[in-house]
Amino acid sequence: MISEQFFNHQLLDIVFESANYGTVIVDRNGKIQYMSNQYCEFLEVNREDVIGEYVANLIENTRMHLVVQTGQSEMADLQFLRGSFVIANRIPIIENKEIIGAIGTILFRDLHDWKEMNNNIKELLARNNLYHPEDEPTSGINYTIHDLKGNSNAIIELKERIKRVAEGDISILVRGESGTGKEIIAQSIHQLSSRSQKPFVSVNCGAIPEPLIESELFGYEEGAFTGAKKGGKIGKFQLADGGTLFLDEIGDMPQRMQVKMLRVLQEGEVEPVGSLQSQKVDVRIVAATNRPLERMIENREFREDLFYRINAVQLMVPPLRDRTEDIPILVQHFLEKITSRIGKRVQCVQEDVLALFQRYNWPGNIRELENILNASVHLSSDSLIEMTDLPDYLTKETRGIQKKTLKEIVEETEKKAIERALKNCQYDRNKAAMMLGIGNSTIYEKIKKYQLIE
Ligand SMILES: Nc1ncnc2c1ncn2[C@@H]1O[C@H](COP(=O)(O)OP(=O)(O)OP(=O)(O)O)[C@@H](O)[C@H]1O
Repeated sequence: MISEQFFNHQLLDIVFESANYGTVIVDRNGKIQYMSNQYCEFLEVNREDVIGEYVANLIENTRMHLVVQTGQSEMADLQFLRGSFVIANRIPIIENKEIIGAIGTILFRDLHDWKEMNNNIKELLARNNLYHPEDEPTSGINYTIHDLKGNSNAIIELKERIKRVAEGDISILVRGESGTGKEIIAQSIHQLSSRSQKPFVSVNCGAIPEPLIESELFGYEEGAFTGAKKGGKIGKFQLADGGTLFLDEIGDMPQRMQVKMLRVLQEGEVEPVGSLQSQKVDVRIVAATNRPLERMIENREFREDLFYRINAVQLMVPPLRDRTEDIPILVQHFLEKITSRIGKRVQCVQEDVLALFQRYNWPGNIRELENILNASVHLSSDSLIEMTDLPDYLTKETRGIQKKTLKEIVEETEKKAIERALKNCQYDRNKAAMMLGIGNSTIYEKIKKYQLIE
């Protein structure tokens, strides 16, 4: 336990608020015990809310929870936080040879200085050929466990399980319907692991045409086949070396590739197409699927040996319809996200809308909820969302049985939002695009697709 004097926040405030630092102190379990006002302001969080919070839930790309385990100081580390770099120091607090916590500081002066410093750092790195914006942000991740919203028991337990299994190198299979947050979970696992400073590389196994999948995953040598790029191409496995490889839609991986994948996972070596030499790689695998892999094994569509290799730990993400108690929090979260993006003040949904949300089946899960709110915010003329702002299918469907596919539902919502925006902007396409927060070329494409203007 950290001794009493550490909890004298007043004293700590006097020391830390005069410096151009954000300061955070955690106990040996990585739970926040102190956070300076400046740090709270920077993160836009309430000071009272952060005490006791697991640090990795609150601060993107932090390593404080790891420092209390390793006992190793980390000085002048570049941390990607809130869209830019800060300089972070993390020092373990040791009492009687025991790690009892850690103190972390991030350096900034005011927002302007800090932005300037951040640009200088990026420039310096770029000059030394070390910084590639395309590899940003944060080694390929844009979500942390903090982004997984919900207060249902299912989500609280899931988050606890994620924290427990993230640290090791064990393979994890994330299962759940489409739109339930499997990608957020994969990124959270990476961010909480000791690989967090290394790349997170994502591959959608269902989206790559079969003939290309091998070269995408393992890379190829120059001249490996007609059309091969000069100098060859580095594969996703090599890109993820030291980090995490996220194999999304693993159930869609062609059978021929499943054999090769198993070999790579067993041997820790990949052979680029056209190369005779194999390369050692150290990657942690997180896979995701919404397909019934066990049934696919019975039907010989998925290899049993690969299943056991990727399935050391399984995380099940329940569909939204089974955790409707999460809906109010999710609604609030998305409303804040959407309104801060488009600058419109829509603060809540009417009670009957919330009741309808609780009854609905949510085939597209949280992605569908986000899409509906997005369209409704655009349509609403008030500071709250009413039944008339909702897509027609939703009000009809909650009375009957879900008949439309998710694609049809999303298209219907999108068409309605564009129609309304065009009308509000006297059919000025560019203005309507701006209002909807989409590019000009996108709106032209959509107008054509939905035949909205003669
Ligand atoms: N618990 C959650 N809290 C906040 N946002 C969420 C949550 N779950 C999902 N989302 C949001 O829903 C959308 C879909 O999430 P994500 O892509 O992770 O789902 P998925 O399960 O990987 O879907 P798919 O199987 O179709 O790839 C994203 O915009 C994500 O931010």
